[in-house]
Amino acid sequence: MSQSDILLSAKGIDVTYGAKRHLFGPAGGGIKVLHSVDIDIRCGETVGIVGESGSGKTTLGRALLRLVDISAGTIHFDGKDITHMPDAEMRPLRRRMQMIFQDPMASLNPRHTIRRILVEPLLLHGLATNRRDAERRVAAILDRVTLPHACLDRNPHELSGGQRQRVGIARAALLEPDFVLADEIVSGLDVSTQAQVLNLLKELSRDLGLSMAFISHDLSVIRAVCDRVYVMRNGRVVEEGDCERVFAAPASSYTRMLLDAIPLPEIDPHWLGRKSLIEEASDA
Ligand SMILES: Nc1ncnc2c1ncn2[C@@H]1O[C@H](COP(=O)(O)OP(=O)(O)OP(=O)(O)O)[C@@H](O)[C@H]1O
Repeated sequence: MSQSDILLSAKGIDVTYGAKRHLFGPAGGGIKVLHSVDIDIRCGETVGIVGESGSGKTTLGRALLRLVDISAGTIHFDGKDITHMPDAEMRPLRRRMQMIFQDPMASLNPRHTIRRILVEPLLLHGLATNRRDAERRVAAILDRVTLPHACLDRNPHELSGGQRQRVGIARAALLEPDFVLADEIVSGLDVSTQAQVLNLLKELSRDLGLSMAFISHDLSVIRAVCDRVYVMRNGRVVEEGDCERVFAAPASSYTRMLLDAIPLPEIDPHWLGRKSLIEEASDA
């Protein structure tokens, strides 16, 4: 893999929660939850991060976005060393690194309309020249994620779980990111809605040339969307490789155990069609 292909790269990442900061000398104590983790995400690829609960997937994702402190290692984004980059310098990069959350109810302000949730970030980041321009972009993305425009005047709790997740995707996509971290974004949805949301993400990442890290404990979800996969256990990467290879011939006994434990495929390929998305939009 050539260096120029890599958008986001972390080397030797350690994360320790609850370490006490000392005025002089290194921080001490706490619980180390990531142990020398290496991960590379190439331009335009979707990388899965899979592992059982507590294996460190979310912590790794948040470390990549510089949302948790790391105690060792380096992080590079688009060729820049962001490991210790000050907040002011990070700000313009933050727009380019978006996150979609497991529970959109927690990440979408319950008191704001969907219109406000989508329009404000565009104005804040200077991506729209004025409110009219912002509204035009929002209307276009709603069509893209097949959300009815009537949603604009509703609050998050007035939408279905799948619709809320599409608002989260629309909000991230509107900011024209290069990288999106999606953390367990379909685990609260029924299987057909899961497939619709995954399908949409696949299309968007292909059309926008996005790189994605897709965190899930569900191997069938990883297999449906990812090019490569990292398997984590107890804060370490135990296996990494192309999805097809890892699923067909896992090298690690732990991956084999995970594969044996989970019935595949959970997602009926029938649902990975466009028709049901459009039907749902016209029903709403
Ligand atoms: N803010 C925190 N403070 C202290 N410990 C934490 C914190 N967040 C996570 N941990 C611990 O770090 C370890 C890894 O957690 P993490 O959430 O990264 O795992 P995960 O693989 O994403 O789990 P899950 O699939 O259950 O979300 C766990 O032992 C967890 O209890």
